[in-house]
Amino acid sequence: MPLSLYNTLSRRLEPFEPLEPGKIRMYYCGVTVYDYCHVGHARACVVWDVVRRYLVWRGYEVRYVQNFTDIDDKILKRSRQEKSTMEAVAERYIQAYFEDMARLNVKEADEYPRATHTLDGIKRLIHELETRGFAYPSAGDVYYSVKKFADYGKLSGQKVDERQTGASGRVSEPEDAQKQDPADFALWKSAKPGEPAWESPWGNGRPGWHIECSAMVRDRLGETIDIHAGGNDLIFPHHENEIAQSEAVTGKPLARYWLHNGMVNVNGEKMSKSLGNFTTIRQMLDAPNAPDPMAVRMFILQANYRKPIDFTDEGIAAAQNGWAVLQDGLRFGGEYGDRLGWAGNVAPQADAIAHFRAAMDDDFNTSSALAVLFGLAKQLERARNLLIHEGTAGDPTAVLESQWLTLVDLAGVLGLEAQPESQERADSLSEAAIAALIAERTEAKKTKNFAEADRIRNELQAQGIQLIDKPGGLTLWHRV
Ligand SMILES: Nc1ncnc2c1ncn2[C@@H]1O[C@H](COP(=O)(O)OP(=O)(O)OP(=O)(O)O)[C@@H](O)[C@H]1O
Ligand SMILES: [Zn+2]
Repeated sequence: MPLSLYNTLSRRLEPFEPLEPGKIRMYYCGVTVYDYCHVGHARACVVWDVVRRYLVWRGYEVRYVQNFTDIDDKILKRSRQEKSTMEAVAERYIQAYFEDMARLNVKEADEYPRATHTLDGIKRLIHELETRGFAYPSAGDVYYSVKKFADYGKLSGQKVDERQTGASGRVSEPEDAQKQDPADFALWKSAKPGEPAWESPWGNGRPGWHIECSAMVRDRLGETIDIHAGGNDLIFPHHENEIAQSEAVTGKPLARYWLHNGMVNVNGEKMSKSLGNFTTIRQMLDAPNAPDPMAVRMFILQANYRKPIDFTDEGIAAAQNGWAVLQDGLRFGGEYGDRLGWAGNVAPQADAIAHFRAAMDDDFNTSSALAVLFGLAKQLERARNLLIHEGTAGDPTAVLESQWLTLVDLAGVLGLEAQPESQERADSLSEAAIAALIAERTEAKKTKNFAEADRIRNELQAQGIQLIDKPGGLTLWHRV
């Protein structure tokens, strides 16, 4: 069975075939660096990280490039507010990006081009567009003439006259007067006094946003790439404009597969820096009762990557519970492997691998892939309970070893890794505290105060302690 992907360009599922057998060139439109990354960015970065990890696991050699937009009106505005420079603002948030994504276990890209490092490529591309009649200079700016590109709208399905000028929020009003057509967009903008500027044949200025990605893709990956990824908020106009710029020059498709992640919404609206309705990754992970970063990955991967998800505390809490189950499964080998005499020479679980692969081959169905992981973790959980309560694991030890190894391997494809338990136990309930609460509960039951007994059971449950009532009034417990 081939891997099939939903291609925004064709609006259908397509079997995936890279241009060059065994090799994949992939580009993801990264962040504009004027603030900390929010949960929406976490989603986009985790989704494409998983896609990349899966493609590598499936045997492809993947070259993954992600840009930083470090020239932009919004960065400039922030630097003015801070009486700083565009460069300093960008540098700070690029650094923060790396810190936040490392916490979420997002693998680093092979390359991180920046607009400020791509000026030669950008100017070359604008020059070629001009030579071919797709671009025109106007009072120090250069614009792309949308009407000249017959295929304009093929990705988004939007026709030129439906286009709303300024839909990206990046085209300012005064520019309109300089355009031949309101649908045209800026490739180069002249600098106003005091603004950062680069020399060019059209005068001192800075590149527009869309042209940087066309230039970076061409410089780093070539004229046609396999996968171009980004959030679906970028389909129009950003990706439409990238196609118009690149394909007008090369005459070749810019990307064979256009993949788009759905948005993280807040009350039905896109979480976004410019709307100000965002929770940063660090606010979320540093809050009291913060979720485990792996639970945040689970929150993201439980949804279909193309659908919107609402960011709610309940959603994160549910993911935290799910993660607790997987985490226990992932820790099983460290806790019991020696005791069970594991020798490290078992074959993985072929069935589980086949199911996982079928799920991921179906347009990266990560929620079905997680179900395979839960299946394995549940079996290990059963074995753990038997070990705790009966002193024997039930299944043959080689089966458990194989389940555990498979679980660790497949979880790794989703970027889910468990820390050793010792790091966490420090701040969880001590055994003495648990024993004291169980004694209180036993007392409450004796006096028929069942409400109090239930309250204690729930309190322990909330702290990850499961009680098991045995005949004769004995209560056992284990951590879930
Ligand atoms: N809420 C979101 N959910 C999922 N992906 C998002 C979300 N917001 C942005 N992205 C994706 O993250 C990447 C970087 O986006 P960008 O830096 O433009 O963030 P932004 O919050 O939309 O900023 P701005 O509001 O300034 O446009 C893009 O691929 C974009 O599609
Ligand atoms: Zn882009």
